[in-house]
Amino acid sequence: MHSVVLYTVLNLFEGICVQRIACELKMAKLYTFEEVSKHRSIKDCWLVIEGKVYDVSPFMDDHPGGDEVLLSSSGKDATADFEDIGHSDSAKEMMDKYLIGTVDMLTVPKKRAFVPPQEVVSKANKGPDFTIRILQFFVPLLILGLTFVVRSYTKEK
Ligand code: HEM
Repeated sequence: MHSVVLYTVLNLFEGICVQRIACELKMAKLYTFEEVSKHRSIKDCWLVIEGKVYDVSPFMDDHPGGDEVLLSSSGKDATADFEDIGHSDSAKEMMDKYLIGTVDMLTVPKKRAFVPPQEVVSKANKGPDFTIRILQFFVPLLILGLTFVVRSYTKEK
């Protein structure tokens, strides 16, 4: 019974607590997300992948995907970016070389679904529809006007 309770509690706090305990035992340095985000340049670039912090500064020039992708993955949780590429096992093994610690997951901003700015949405909806409506209204008027002008001109003659 006790072990079931202990197992449940451990599962509940898995990740955050295990990470904190490891850091308390000086097994890994614990960084806040704010600290990690200070390192966002070509010469000094840190990444957060699966709760771990990597200083990839020495790897910038040699990264097969280029330095710009690494830089654009800094300052956020880069786990999805890293996984979406489908990095090989040898790439994953290589990561240990750049591991400098873990990030306090409580300080990492939650992921938000992309919501396009309201302005863009309303512009997109208005764009072509609006122009077509204007044309539908004015073109018949224009034709009618032209007909009258031509008629009155030919009558006078
Ligand atoms: C410590 C972190 C990283 C390491 C050690 C690493 C390593 C590598 C390696 C060895 C490759 C060659 C292909 C392979 O073996 O899979 C590669 C390719 C690539 N990586 Fe990374 N990478 C890291 C992080 C990232 C991140 C965060 C991104 C962001 C999107 C990224 C994007 C790419 C891209 C676009 C390629 C080229 C894929 C291709 O052309 O097929 N990498 N990386």
